[in-house]
Amino acid sequence: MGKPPNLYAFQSASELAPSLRAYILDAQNSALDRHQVFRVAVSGGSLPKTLAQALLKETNGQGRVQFDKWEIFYADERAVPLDHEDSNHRLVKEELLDKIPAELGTPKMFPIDVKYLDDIQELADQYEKTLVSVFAAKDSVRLPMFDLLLLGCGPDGHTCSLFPGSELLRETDPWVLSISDSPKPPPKRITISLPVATHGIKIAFVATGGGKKDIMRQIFDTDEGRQLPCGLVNAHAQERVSWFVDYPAIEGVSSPARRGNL
Ligand SMILES: O=C(O)[C@H](O)[C@@H](O)[C@H](O)[C@H](O)COP(=O)(O)O
Repeated sequence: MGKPPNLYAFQSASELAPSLRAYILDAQNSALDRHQVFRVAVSGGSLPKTLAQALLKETNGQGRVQFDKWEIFYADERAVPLDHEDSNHRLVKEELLDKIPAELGTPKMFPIDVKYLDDIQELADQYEKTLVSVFAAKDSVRLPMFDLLLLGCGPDGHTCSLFPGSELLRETDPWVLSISDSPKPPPKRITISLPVATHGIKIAFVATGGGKKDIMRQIFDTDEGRQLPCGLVNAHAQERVSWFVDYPAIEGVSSPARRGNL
């Protein structure tokens, strides 16, 4: 048995940001040592804003965010145009990309190909092809290995667009899945599969606010919660997972959390 996921708790989202930054820089620097590129998958929700707080501030001697070496993929995306209000790409662009100072460089972005918006399975297949083109052929690597996945946790325990009880959670072959009846709107989405989500070198969840306290307690303290999508990521990836949370989100969680610094 491996070690359990890391749980780092902070007074507030803004106090969490410097530690999230240190964690991301560490992941970036080891990825650059390994293969001169930093491959990251991100979700939507409140995460892009928190990332901006963590990454766009002064460096404080913690090292430089080398955005020109970043390749950013979407852990999940909604089947809408890239400038649509529901688009995760739009959110990441507005909250983070558009605010990156020129001297930090520009990440290479991998948005969905909107040519295929009318055919959700094709949209997923095409995104998988994008991953294949970056991570090598599917028959040579079993799964794409992101250097870092940055994920959110929904109030129902969903992550990416993998929802509780969904049959997609059992899919082991496709890297990217389509969903046309998401319980949370919009209904049509694509998402990386659970095996891809848990194969990352590092996986971070960011969950803040009192609205998360019930689901956090379930995920960390109950057997049912461990079967929820976020709980399954914890179970499969163990110590490769780190949770960055604020105190309101873990009120009532009995699993030990490290308060403050990494
Ligand atoms: O498409 C989605 O449903 C979101 O991208 C989702 O995966 C998000 O990450 C969580 O719902 C957490 O959202 P918050 O961070 O806003 O609570």
